[in-house]
Amino acid sequence: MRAGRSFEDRFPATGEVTALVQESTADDVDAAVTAARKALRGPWGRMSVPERIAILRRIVDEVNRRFDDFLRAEILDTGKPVSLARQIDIPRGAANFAVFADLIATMGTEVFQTPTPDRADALNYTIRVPRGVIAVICPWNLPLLLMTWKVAPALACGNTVVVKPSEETPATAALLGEVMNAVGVPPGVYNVVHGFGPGSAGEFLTSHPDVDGITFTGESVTGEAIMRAAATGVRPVSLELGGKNPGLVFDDADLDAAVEGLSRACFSNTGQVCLGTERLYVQRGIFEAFVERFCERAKRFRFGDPFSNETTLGPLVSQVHREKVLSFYDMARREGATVLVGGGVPNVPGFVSGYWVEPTVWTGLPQSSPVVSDEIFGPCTHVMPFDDEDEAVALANDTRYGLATSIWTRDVSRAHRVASRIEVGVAWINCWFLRDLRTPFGGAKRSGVGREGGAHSLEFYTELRNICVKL
Ligand SMILES: NC(=O)c1ccc[n+]([C@@H]2O[C@H](COP(=O)([O-])OP(=O)(O)OC[C@H]3O[C@@H](n4cnc5c(N)ncnc54)[C@H](O)[C@@H]3O)[C@@H](O)[C@H]2O)c1
Ligand SMILES: N/C(=C\C=C\C=O)C(=O)O
Repeated sequence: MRAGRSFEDRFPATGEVTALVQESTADDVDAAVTAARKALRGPWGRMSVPERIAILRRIVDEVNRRFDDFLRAEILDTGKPVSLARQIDIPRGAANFAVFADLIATMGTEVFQTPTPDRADALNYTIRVPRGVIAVICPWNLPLLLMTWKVAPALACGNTVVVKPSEETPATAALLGEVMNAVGVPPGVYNVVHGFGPGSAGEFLTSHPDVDGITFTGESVTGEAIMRAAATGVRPVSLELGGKNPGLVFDDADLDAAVEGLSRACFSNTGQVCLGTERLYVQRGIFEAFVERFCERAKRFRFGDPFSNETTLGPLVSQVHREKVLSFYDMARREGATVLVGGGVPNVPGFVSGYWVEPTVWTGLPQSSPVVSDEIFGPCTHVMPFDDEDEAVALANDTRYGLATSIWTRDVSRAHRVASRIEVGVAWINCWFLRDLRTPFGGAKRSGVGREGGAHSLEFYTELRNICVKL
């Protein structure tokens, strides 16, 4: 077992070290879980729903009051453009708490009137109780958004949490701790440990016997490891995992909308979005027209200082991830792909040490290529023609993943028909990443276990208890 040591946090646009982070030891993780357990038995566990709602709303206000602090922290950790973090990441850090405060304010349960042999009848009613101490393990692509997507419902339902942010992006989880203290969340309710996965804080947390449930967002292979750890002690898991999401463009689509929407789906956050599109299927009649316009749009992204409003594409999160993405760029070339756009490394004056790659579009590879079947998690996509609806559906479903899709067509019947046939958790029609936080969010197949969002989150963050009373 490693004694606690520090690790470097780097700014992906320059590679500069921005912080040294203390790696949590097994003892640190044990102390966090113990504090979380103790808090359940303290004021937090005795708090009424209205009191919890009031605290959640104070968290919303404090995150918004410290908006610029979260903005700076998130950009230094991820390198994402300020325009993106300001529009998506930080607002969702507050919105996630607001939506679950609203939810628990109105949630009800069920009751049954049960006839009895002596005709005295009985009532069967259900109550929801907190699951207990929840381990929250998060990825590096949308650090605040994805961490609060789990912490908000967990706290709303009366649980306590131990959060392990990604080693790449520790800052906003720590900053949220300052918010919790400022708004009066009792000690031990929100705990943060830092470190890596195997042999570090991640593994210490998922294997800790006093953790009652594990909610995880990350790669599918990591999800398998966490499921194995959760099996000891029979702990439930909620898993939001990887994807290789298809986009389908039919020949009657609004081309402007499809090009703009899919350029976001393929390149936003430098392709580091689980819901992003890495496989494009375009009906043959418009294939050339779409590809020409889509590639022109891909060339218009501007690299640069992530803190500049002019920048529309940032670096990848780390040198290691950049090497992974570039290995797929090399593989595509070796396998004979036609590189329609990009395929290399841009020169970014003033930021030459950043983890940059070009937005890239390929065609000409078979479905069986790892470039078309494996998740790359970069600003790249492979485009392929199809002839008819059945072929499009078959191509889209030819994957072991099942997270998201977007379908572009003006034919309403076809849109709904195709959406119901794609084996995913989330299907968008003529849009992408349009989120209603009350809807079920999650993946099918290797893309996840369970759904979170709105009332669906209650299934993981509470236990149901049925009480029968004879009248
Ligand atoms: N489905 C979704 O909603 C969603 C959202 C965002 C990202 N993702 C996925 O996340 C991946 C990118 O994020 P990443 O590289 O941080 O994923 P990752 O699986 O490498 O790491 C995620 C987190 O798990 C921790 N971890 C790693 N191994 C562990 C282990 N054995 N035990 C406990 N913890 C462990 C890491 O330290 C990190 O905090 C992509 O596959 C992407 O598709 C999915
Ligand atoms: N879970 C969510 C987004 C996931 C993005 C993946 O990178 C969300 O919008 O709630």
